[in-house]
Amino acid sequence: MAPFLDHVDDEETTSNKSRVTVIGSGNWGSVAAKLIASNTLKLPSFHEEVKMWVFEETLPSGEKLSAVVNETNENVKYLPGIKLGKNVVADPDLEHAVRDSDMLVFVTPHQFMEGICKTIVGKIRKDAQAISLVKGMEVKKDGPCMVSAIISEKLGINCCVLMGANIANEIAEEKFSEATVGYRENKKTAEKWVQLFNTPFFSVSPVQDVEGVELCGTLKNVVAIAAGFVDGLEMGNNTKAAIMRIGLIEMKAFSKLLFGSVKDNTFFESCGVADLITTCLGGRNRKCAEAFVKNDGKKSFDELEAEMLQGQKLQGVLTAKEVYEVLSDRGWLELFPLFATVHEICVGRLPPTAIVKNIVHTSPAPFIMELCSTPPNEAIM
Ligand SMILES: NC(=O)C1=CN([C@@H]2O[C@H](COP(=O)(O)OP(=O)(O)OC[C@H]3O[C@@H](n4cnc5c(N)ncnc54)[C@H](O)[C@@H]3O)[C@@H](O)[C@H]2O)C=CC1
Ligand SMILES: O=C(CO)COP(=O)(O)O
Repeated sequence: MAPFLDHVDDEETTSNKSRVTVIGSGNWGSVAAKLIASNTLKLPSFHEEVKMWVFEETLPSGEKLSAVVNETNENVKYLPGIKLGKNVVADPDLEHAVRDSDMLVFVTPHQFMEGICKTIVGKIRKDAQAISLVKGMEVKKDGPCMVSAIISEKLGINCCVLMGANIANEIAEEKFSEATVGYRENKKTAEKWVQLFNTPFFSVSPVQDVEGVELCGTLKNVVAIAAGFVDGLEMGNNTKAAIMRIGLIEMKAFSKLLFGSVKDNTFFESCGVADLITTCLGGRNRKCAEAFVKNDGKKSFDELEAEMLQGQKLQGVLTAKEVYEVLSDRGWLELFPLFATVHEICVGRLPPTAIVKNIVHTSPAPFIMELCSTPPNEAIM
């Protein structure tokens, strides 16, 4: 059992300190807990213990994952070989894990976020603040809804976002990377999140653009699938660079069409071009898309995910479907050939070679190029 489970707080010394719960314990969730736990030990404004909600599962040994995390201080399934810090306490009970915390860090695959929010409605502190590290969105009847908006609307709390060029395993090994915190109005809250995450090897900057930061993190996963197709077709680096360039243009245009407030500079932050590059080079979406092509489409993405990722989840295939729904609903399919083609290939309606035929030989539409250089607030159609 983790020593912190037995720890009894001295009310006088801890009552004003912020308590943090990490909601999620996958690959990035575990690394996020590790980063945060290294800081709460040093920063007097935070309670040392960091709770981490674990979606409970039984390991092949018959043991429960949360118990093993607490015994070994390691997430043996999603982040093997890395100690999380003794002040990380795994908790399989979601309501219990969030009950006392005023800083909630959401980091699960996006498809589970609605259910998680439903479970904790009315069960969290009224003064809680949230941050979402989740890369993805939902498409509802009245249009797309970012994960930060789901959190804010369902739970009635403010929600910042943290996105960036953050392959989790590299950060776990303390290799340098940057990240971007997107905030809405309250810079002080953003600075508190920056303080909680920032380390000498994890450099975090705040940007007043929640939607821009979140859409960068979400949409780059679709471009990463396209990059993986190019790798599977063995087209080389120049073709992949072309895909990344066109992908970035579509990311920016789509973001600006959805939210007129999105800022151009956000695409030059870690959450923008840097995350696009790292994911297209070394991410799970790229890897599975390459395998999809190498298997001649005979294995579905679900099969490849299960075989290659051992419980970790892809976000790009589902996001491509969600983006496609928005494009077809709004009559924008022809404006975004890369996004549309990725989905068509994923569902088997087009062959992987379409990524080159349909995209690389077709420059982005003049309207899209123009939109990319339109100042914020003038971009809504
Ligand atoms: N892994 C990475 O390098 C990075 C991931 N992200 C983003 O972070 C988010 C979380 O990803 P990871 O931590 O990597 O997770 P993961 O993909 O490594 O693991 C999947 C997680 O989902 C949980 N899960 C499975 N079924 C569930 C259910 N029904 N309800 C709730 N949880 C369930 C599993 O227990 C596990 O914790 C994603 O949006 C991802 O795009 C962002 C930056 C880097
Ligand atoms: O978001 C990521 C890096 O910033 C990780 O991307 P993948 O999910 O493709 O591994």
